[in-house]
Amino acid sequence: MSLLIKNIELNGVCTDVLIQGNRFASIAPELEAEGAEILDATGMAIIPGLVNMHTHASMTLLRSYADDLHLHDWLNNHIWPLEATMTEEDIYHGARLACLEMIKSGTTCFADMYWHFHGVARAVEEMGLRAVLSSVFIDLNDEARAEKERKLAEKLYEESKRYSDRIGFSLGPHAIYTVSEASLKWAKAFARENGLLFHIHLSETEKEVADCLAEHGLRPVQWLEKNGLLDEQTIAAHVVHVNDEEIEILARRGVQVVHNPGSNMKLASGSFPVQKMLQAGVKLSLGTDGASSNNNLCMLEEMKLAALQAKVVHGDPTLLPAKTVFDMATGNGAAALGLDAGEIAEGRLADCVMVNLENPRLVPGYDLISDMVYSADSSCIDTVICNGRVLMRNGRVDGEEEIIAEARKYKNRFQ
Ligand SMILES: CSC[C@H]1O[C@@H](n2cnc3c(O)ncnc32)[C@H](O)[C@@H]1O
Ligand SMILES: [Zn+2]
Repeated sequence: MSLLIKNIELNGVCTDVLIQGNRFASIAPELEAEGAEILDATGMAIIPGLVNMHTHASMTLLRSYADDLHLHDWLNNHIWPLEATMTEEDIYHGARLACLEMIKSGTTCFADMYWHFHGVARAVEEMGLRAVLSSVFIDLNDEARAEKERKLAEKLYEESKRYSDRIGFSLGPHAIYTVSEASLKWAKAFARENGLLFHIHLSETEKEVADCLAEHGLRPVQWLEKNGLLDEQTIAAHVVHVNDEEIEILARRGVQVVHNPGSNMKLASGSFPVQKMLQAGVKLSLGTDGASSNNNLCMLEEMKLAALQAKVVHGDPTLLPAKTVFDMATGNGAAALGLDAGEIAEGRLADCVMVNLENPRLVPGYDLISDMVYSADSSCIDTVICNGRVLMRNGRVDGEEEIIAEARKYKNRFQ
């Protein structure tokens, strides 16, 4: 199956792009390909699909359900009691809505952490996105629960192999304050044995740091380092409260740090030390977190938030320029997930977005990357392709009304 995209702007030059199977086969002007489906892209530009490196997709069902709260109050008194009532079917409907929202805003791949793995996996499979999905691990220091969680993770890993290769599996120990030391070590060992990522919330609040210091005499990053839990296969979300020594550890260990500016600001978790992280050479990508702490899954908005927050916090408009934040939202995310994607180049996986250059937000068009970071919104996204398959064309996704109607029913159920 071939797809020939005609007359598209790539890095400011008009070209054709041939996709064969799930990869970019050829990029050159005036290509021909017998039997290929032709997509006329006059007036459009092509960019890599955005990669949302930390989210909880099904939390779309909890959007605007419990707002303006501190993290621990929000989780303990509002979110967790409601999540405890959610079934796999609920999570499927929430994840479908999330996939729809992500496709419409130019995301082709995401790293997720949520309950009921199969509910999310089924939605991703149907919607055509690429994702690395974590099986959640929370034991609250209870050995019986830990044993159950270990068995579940092993089982889900085996079962995850039934899905297409667009869907990857990772370990998802929630955080150091919800998972015991023994379970964290078990999860990391299991991840290493099986070549899997280990995805955790880390140093999100001052309370997390203070509790860790009180319990272990070490800060969270130091404590994870001491326990051998940090490496290039570790995805650490938030990472707001870290000192210079911890930043050096994260860089040295090659940890994949995910910046979540929207959630960090909404929950007032704190300000991500982006300047120090960049200077130290920490691997940085970008994520929205769930739609209950953001409250959307738009990576275009997240790029802008990251750039603006860095500038205002450090009083320096040169910080986190558009190109750096765009790379965080594309190539860096793909690399963190070990994917041969994140760039429009021959041989790479065909995950891309076609942007409508006629949209007023992109005119006059001095610099497309700046426009994508500072000006674009979902209305600029015309076409989304993942793994060589068109998921959205002319701003429309097949079946979108039904997905929205199903998800809307939760307004009554969760009230
Ligand atoms: C166990 S699945 C993931 C778990 O994480 C919760 N969650 C969502 N956002 C955050 C956050 O910013 N910090 C910590 N935990 C968060 C979510 O509700 C799920 O229960
Ligand atoms: Zn999170």
